[in-house]
Amino acid sequence: MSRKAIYWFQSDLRIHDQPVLSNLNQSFDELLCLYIIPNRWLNNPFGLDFNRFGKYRRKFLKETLVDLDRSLKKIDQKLIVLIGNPAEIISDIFQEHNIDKVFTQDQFASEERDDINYLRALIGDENIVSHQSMLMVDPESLPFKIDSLPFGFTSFRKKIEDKFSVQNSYDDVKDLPATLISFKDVKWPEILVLEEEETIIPEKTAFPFEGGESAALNRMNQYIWESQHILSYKSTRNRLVGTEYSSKFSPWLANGSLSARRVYQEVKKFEDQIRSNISTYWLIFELLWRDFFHFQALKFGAEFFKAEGIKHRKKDWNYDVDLFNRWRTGNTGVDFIDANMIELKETGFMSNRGRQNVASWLAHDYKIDWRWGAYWFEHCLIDYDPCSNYGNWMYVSGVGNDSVTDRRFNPDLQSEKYDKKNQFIKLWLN
Ligand SMILES: Cc1cc2nc3c(=O)[nH]c(=O)nc-3n(C[C@H](O)[C@H](O)[C@H](O)COP(=O)(O)OP(=O)(O)OC[C@H]3O[C@@H](n4cnc5c(N)ncnc54)[C@H](O)[C@@H]3O)c2cc1C
Repeated sequence: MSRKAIYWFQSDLRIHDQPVLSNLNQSFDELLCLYIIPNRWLNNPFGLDFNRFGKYRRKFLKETLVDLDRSLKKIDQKLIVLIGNPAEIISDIFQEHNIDKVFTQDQFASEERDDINYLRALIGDENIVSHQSMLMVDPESLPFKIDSLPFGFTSFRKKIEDKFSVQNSYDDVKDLPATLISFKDVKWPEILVLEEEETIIPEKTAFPFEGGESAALNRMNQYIWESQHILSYKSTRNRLVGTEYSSKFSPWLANGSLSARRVYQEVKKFEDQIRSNISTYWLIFELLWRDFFHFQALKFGAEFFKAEGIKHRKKDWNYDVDLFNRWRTGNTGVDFIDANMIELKETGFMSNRGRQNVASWLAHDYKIDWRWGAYWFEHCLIDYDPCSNYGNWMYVSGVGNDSVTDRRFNPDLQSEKYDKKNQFIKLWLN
């Protein structure tokens, strides 16, 4: 009898560094490569007038899926994209097509973990196998259990820095089992059909982002090997204008078209072959922040998304929609905040310096529930990732991992320091 499997792609939209996918050929005859857009992305949890899946995210995801499908076709497979409740869709296919096993990626945020747990309940724990391919450092390799994860980043880093090892990243998948015949002609969901005006991004964007593994690997190659801008990363990373002030890896890391382990491996190779300095170290340091927020999300589950945050700190949040809309449309009257918010609205990206400032403004000056801001970011950001987004928002808003109680950024001082000649403000406010 033919052995059948489903590979459920989540935030691993690539064919490099796919340890499980690479080996399916040995045990299965037929395979369904599946990606499901969760229908909750179209919901509106706070009753505001936008959903969780804005146009830039849709554009970037579509480009990513097209690129993945192209790569799969080269090895006689294809990507099926559906929309709905992931666990229910997979369970229906599982029953109807007598599937033997479902493979997928481990998740760290509570909603995504709930999807996997629900699927386990529907089809049986023994029929689903998940693996870690999202982070640089495996949670199992930490020198402590997730329950004992240090609360602050510095103590986390000090505990692991000299001890962690990173698994070698796998080469591209070479062979896969044949496509499940009955899925050959399934159309992709309407939500991925974009209107022309939805796809226009101004030339002044911080980076001409294009979704997909091919563009991701090109950018990594260019930033590390060709331009070697990685060598000045630490001194440029707080800037606001241009393609090279930071790596711009985040959108690809967020949907997994770039593997964090591959970035680590590439930086180490560069350090061995060319040079190692504080900047090459600092890029890995930032990837540790990314892992840190994922581990925190795993530890705290749904608390990560509550107003009191993981600090369990009750604050008297404001829910003034007009004030919130001023912030979100770039109409606060504070140039540095508005320029950043307009950049986000028009491109789906914002620098880290900008994000810290606008988050601080919403939470500390307008005193609006930080989750509204995180939710607007979720709608807009092409690098949206639940753990990094909600984790950073909590941090800035005084309900997360920051040891300082309320760290307010002064936008005037910040713009004097990071935008001395008003280059950034002029770029986005003119
Ligand atoms: C309020 C707020 C919300 C954010 N939301 C997101 C989000 O949804 N998705 C996201 O990927 N990042 C988020 N960040 C973190 C950070 O702003 C972006 O990762 C970074 O700006 C992306 O640009 P880059 O790839 O050029 O970063 P670089 O400076 O080149 O850093 C390299 C990589 O390290 C990781 N990284 C860097 N800083 C952080 C950080 N503070 N937290 C977690 N990872 C980090 C990212 O994967 C990034 O691609 C947020 C930060 C703030 C303050």
